[in-house]
Amino acid sequence: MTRKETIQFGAIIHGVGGTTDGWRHPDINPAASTDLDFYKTRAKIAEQGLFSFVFIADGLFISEKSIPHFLNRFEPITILSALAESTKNIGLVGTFSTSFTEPFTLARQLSSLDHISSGRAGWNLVTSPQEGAARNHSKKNLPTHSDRYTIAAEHLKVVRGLWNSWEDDAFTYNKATGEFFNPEKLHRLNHQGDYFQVEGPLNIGRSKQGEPVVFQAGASSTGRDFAAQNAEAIFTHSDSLEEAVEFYQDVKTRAEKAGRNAAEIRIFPGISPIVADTLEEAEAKYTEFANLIPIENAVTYLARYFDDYDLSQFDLDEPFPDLGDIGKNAFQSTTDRIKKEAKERHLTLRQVATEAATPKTPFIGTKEQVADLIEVWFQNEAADGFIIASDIPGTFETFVEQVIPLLQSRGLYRNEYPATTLRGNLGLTIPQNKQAVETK
Ligand SMILES: Cc1cc2nc3c(=O)[nH]c(=O)nc-3n(C[C@H](O)[C@H](O)[C@H](O)COP(=O)(O)O)c2cc1C
Repeated sequence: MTRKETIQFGAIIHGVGGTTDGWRHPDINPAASTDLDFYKTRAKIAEQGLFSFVFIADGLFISEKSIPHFLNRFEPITILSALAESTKNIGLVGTFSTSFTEPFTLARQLSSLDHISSGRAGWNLVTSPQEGAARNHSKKNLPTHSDRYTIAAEHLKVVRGLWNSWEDDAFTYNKATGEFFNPEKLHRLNHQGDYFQVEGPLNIGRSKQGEPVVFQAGASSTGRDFAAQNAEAIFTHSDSLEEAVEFYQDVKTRAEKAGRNAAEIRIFPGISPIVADTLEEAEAKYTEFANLIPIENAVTYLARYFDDYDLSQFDLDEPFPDLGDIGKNAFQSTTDRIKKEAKERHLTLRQVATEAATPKTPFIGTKEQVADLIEVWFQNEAADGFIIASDIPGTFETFVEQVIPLLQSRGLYRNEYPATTLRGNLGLTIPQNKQAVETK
């Protein structure tokens, strides 16, 4: 099978990275997570590689057990606004929670970013998995996993409604008559729901791409339904081709069932490719990096998914302990996956912690080997593209310098940006202004 569309890439910019001890690598700046130049440089390299977007993950709670990047990092809208100024074509996607933001404020912030960047903003919608986030937002408890998705659906409906407060030609700016806007093209939302009551209108109009692109990350059955019904792009995690194909097909089937055109949803597994002149060299880079992480820290990292449960009480070399429902209200899809893998593959706690703290990517080897695997995943509809995370120094640059030209030469990747907006570069259409349509 040959697909007619081409592969898309996004780049997660993650400061010192997603591990407990990567910051100790001699070539990593330990202050990278709050270093504007680090973010600018990464975004520029991604833009040279014609990536569709940069991606900022985020969280709303830390403790002494959090990984270094989480302890001291930028808030997404702020860093993306700065990157809007230092880049030209690349999309700017930030993670924001529907459990702990006001739809009015978030709609404004994202819309402002969309205007500042001339149509390049995206929202990675998350429901927030950490109990402590509630305590940082004047709430006693995190809503339950299913309630979080119910809240998310209403939140998103309000945000999208607010984004359509103004029709595209509403601002007439007629100096002669004194008409600044045409009142018939202004739409007040008047939303009265279970969780939000929002009158509107929003105090900013639609952007060049209509509205920011909505991404979603969350992979439980409820999360998949939510994505299928609402998301335009999905950030996911898959360990194998089979798992990725299953996710891709499942979400696209759910989308069709929900009455959507599944071809308009882009699915992006996150991968961390390691490219070198030989497979052995690439393996050595991985091993050098993995060896930075003491097993105690790997166990602490793993515990994060289980509400920071004290896993150090268990023997490292015994079979992975039965943790019951611990973590079920937090990272549900992730804890389910970890428990399933541990059981099926008879893994010990040491093995599970090591794999979680430094997952070994299948995208490792020469540029040809990595490009081949990317091609296989793409052609088998395991992915529409990939979000590249590169914690190991130099791996991002090597990927852009070596793998991108190879994919171009195979006709699998673009030679220039097809558009100036994120929506355009993802091949997504500009949504109609639903509020305008409904009142006509
Ligand atoms: C690939 C992936 C990336 C995620 N990134 C974030 C993030 O940056 N910030 C966040 O608060 N939650 C993030 N999440 C958590 C989800 O938004 C969600 O709260 C959690 O996975 C529980 O939902 P689920 O069981 O449906 O997956 C991510 C989840 C996945 C699977």
